[in-house]
Order: sequence, then C-alpha cells, then structure tokens
Amino acid sequence: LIGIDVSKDTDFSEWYQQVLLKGDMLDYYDISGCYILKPASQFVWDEVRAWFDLRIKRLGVKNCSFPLFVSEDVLNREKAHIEGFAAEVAWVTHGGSTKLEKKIAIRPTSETVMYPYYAKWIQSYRDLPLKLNQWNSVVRWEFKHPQPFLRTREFHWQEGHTAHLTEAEAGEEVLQILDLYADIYEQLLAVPVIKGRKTEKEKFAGGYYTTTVEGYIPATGRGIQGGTSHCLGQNFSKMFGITVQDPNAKTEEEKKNALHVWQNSWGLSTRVIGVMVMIHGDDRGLVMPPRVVETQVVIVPVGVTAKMSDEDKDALYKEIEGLKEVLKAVDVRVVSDLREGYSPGWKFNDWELKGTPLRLEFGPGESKGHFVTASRRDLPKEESKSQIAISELNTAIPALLDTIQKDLFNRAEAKYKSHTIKITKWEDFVPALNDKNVCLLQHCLTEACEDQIKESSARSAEEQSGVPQDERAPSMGAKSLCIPFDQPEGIEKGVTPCGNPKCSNKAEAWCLFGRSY
Ligand SMILES: O=C1CCCN[C@@H]1CCCn1cnc2cc(F)c(F)cc2c1=O
Ligand SMILES: [Mg+2]
Repeated sequence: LIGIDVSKDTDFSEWYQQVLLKGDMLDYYDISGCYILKPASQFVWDEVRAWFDLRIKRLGVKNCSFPLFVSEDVLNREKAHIEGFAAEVAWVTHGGSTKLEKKIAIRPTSETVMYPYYAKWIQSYRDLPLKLNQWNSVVRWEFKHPQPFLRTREFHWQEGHTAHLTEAEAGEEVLQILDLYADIYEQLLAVPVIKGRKTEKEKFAGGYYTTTVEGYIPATGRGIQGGTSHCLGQNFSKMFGITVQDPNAKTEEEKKNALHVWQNSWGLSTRVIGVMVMIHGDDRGLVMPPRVVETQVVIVPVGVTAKMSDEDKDALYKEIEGLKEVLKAVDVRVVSDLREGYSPGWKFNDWELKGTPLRLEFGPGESKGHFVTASRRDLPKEESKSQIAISELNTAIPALLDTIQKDLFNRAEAKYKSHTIKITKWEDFVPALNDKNVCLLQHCLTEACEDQIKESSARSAEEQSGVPQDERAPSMGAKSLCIPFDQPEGIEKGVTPCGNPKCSNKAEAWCLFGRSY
C-alpha cells in the first residue's frame, strides 16, 4: 500500500480516483458508471441520512417505498416531461430468456411512479399537505464519462415529493428543504454553498422554478450543483389530475370546479460525498470532516522496540485501551492500531490516506509524562503536532475535533469567496474562468444570452488550448449556476448586462456563471 503518486494540482482526475481507492471509500465495478460504496463512504451517507431524516420528519414528511420499475406507458405518460431524458432511461426487456411483451423502465426519478397514486389518494383538501419521501437508488444511463459519486449510472439519493393546497405553502417548504441541504453541506461536510434560483434555461423543465445549492471545487475552478428543491407549480397536478375541492367554495357551481394542488420535489444524492472529498482531500489522501467520518481518532503505539519486554508492551497497550475508553465515554469514534509487524510510520501513512482527522501517538515517553502526542490531519505535518495531558483528553479531544471541523469549513469558504468574482467587462470573463474562478455577471436572464455565453466561452477555450471539446468530458463552456438569493448591491446601469456584447437587454440580476460538472 503506497501513497498517492500524483498531485491534486497536476492530475486532478487521477488524484481523485486514487484518493477514493486508497482511502478505502469505494471499489470499482465491471459495469461502467457503477461503483461499490465501502463502509467508509456508506458511513458518511448514513450520517447525512440520519440528520436529514430526523428533520424532514419534524416537517411532517413520511418515508415510503414505491416500485423500482416503471411501465413504458406510465413513464411516457407526458411526452413533455420525458422527451429530453429518453436517452438516459434504462430498460428491462427480458425475464430470463423470455422477451417481455412491453419493456419496463428502471426508475430514473419517481414522479411518474408516484403521482398517479397522489391523484388516487388525494380527494379532499383535508388530505393535504401530503408529504412523502423515498430513500432509494435510481438509474440514469449517462452518456458523459462517469465520475465516482459525481456522475454515476446508479446513485443513492432521497427524493421528496409533496402536495399542497396553496402556492404559498409549497413555496415555504421549497425553501425549508433548501436550507436543510445547505446545512448538510456546511454543518456536516464542512462545504460552503451558495443558495439561489436556477435560470429558466437551467431549471427542471417540468417544474415551475428550481432552487439550488451550488458548490465550488477549487482544484478545477468548477461549480457543482449540490442539491435541488423544485416547486413544480400545478404542472404535474394538471398532468396527473391531482385535484381537491375548493375549501372556500360556497355555491354548488363553485363546489364543482376542482383545485389543482401545488407540488414540490426535492433531491440530494451521494454526490455530496464526492464534493466533500474533492474539496478537502490533499496529496496525502482523504481529509475527512470529524462530523461524518467513521473513525475520528486513531491511537498508534510508538517507541515499541524489539528490546522492550513483553510485559512493558502489554502494559503500554493496556494504557492505550484505557485512553480509548476515556474517549468513547464522550462519544468520540476512536480505534487503536495495534497491528504487529507494521512500523508507526507505515500506520501514520495508512490513516492519513483514510483522512482520519486526529492521530494520537502513545509510547514510553508519553506514558511517563502522562500525555499523548496529537497530530491533526488537516494541517501541514510541521504544524500539526501538539501534546495533550491525559487528564484533559475527555474535553480537549472533542474540542479539537470541533476546531478541525470549523477550520475545514472556514478554509473552504475563504477559497470559494476569493474565487467568486464580479465581472463588468466581457473581456475579463474567460480569463477569470481560466483562473479557476466562478463569475458574477449582471445578466438579462434570457436563454439566448446564456447560450451565447456558453458557446463563446467554450469556443475561446478551444482556440486557446487547440484541443476540441470531448463530448463526454465536462464542458469548457460556462453555464449559469444560479441567481444567488444574496444579490450583490444594485445593478449598475449601462454595464453590458450579461457579458454578451451583442445583448441589448436590460440587466435583471447578478447571476453566477462558471464551468461546472
Ligand atoms: O431533481 C429532482 C429531485 C427529486 C425528484 N425529481 C426531481 C426532478 C428530476 C428531473 N429529471 C432528471 N433526470 C431524468 C432522467 C430521466 F431518464 C428521466 F426519465 C427523467 C428525469 C427527470 O425528470
Ligand atoms: Mg441529468
């Protein structure tokens, strides 16, 4: 087992694969776009799930399970909804050697599976709000190069689907969920995100509007969509006939016209793990946030030499077990690495690859002085060591883990902020992208302009690099990431609104643009 043999800065995609493999987060599978989540990454997803599940239940959401399969007729229920996605649908065509009469789709998302039952179950306004969620996996047969966690053909996620009597009530919930998504990133994964609304071009076409949390990957300077909470308006309730009687209807006439319910749908996937790894990892491997990592502290015996007597070694190991108990008593997830035949240095490297936030070295010196030698994984080696008195362990270690969590977030936030720049002159845009920035443009929010910006930024990248765009690789064209809720100060009059010299529209809002995943 050797370390990472490429640098994050010079060969990012190779670095990412090695960090995940050598950090024991996943293993590869013979079907392209599919990966095995090993316990280290499953633990992260389980922590995210427990945290989110508790909070959506407080909002009155219930979990349920709908079938994995969607009949062809049901999936194609509304051409409009599916047309742009047809190429991504995976189909079952045989049972054994018997060809099926009609092929069956594997769910890519569950609107068409669930909403016929919403129409059946929702009769009166007293059945509202209906709030159901599924923790499941879905399949999308992506064409672009797969990337572990970020773009996979099967992925685990949650998909929430709610129905409300009024637009206002739906709108309130859209934002409650978006806030929870932002909290997952910022509080659990130590990843800063920007909240905003998707433009008409980038929103979920079947919906009314899309809100999103947008992350930023410093190593590539690319934005990344972290999770989406859509208001579907009445689009799907009109498609599927989900109606209730108007509770305020007075006359028989009014009673007859049914109200179409207002719906939301919201999803967050195991993509969160990839974002966390890409942001915090370094050339020694994973760097894991204490809040979600399976093992927060590892205790490694040091100074155990061949000339040490067995009883001295046993005594030292016994002391280490005692230290573990002290930490377990304050809910620290701690292990000791007593493997024989491996040097301390080998063990240090192994746990650094796994991104274990804190290593405690304990040998005869520490034992005599009643302290441990602590090493923080998130700091450069030379700055990472400190001595902690054994009597302080039960308060100092939890505090130190909390400090590591906060420092990881603060460093990532500083990088995001310093690489988000306001552009007021078109000629500054592409150079800013090439400097690994995401850009705030005063944008007219028209789709035509977005297309223009995307294609001219892609073209100038090709001209500069001389390399044609690989259709399966992430695009070099910049796209709109979101219209941040937190808008910079007012729109400057007279400035080319959307960075598109040919645009003569009025600037409507500051819009975040960037190359993305
Ligand atoms: O993004 C979410 C959150 C969770 C529930 N779904 C919404 C919208 C999903 C948009 N979407 C996204 N991808 C799709 C891929 C397909 F193959 C397909 F048939 C349909 C879709 C599709 O509708
Ligand atoms: Mg897609």
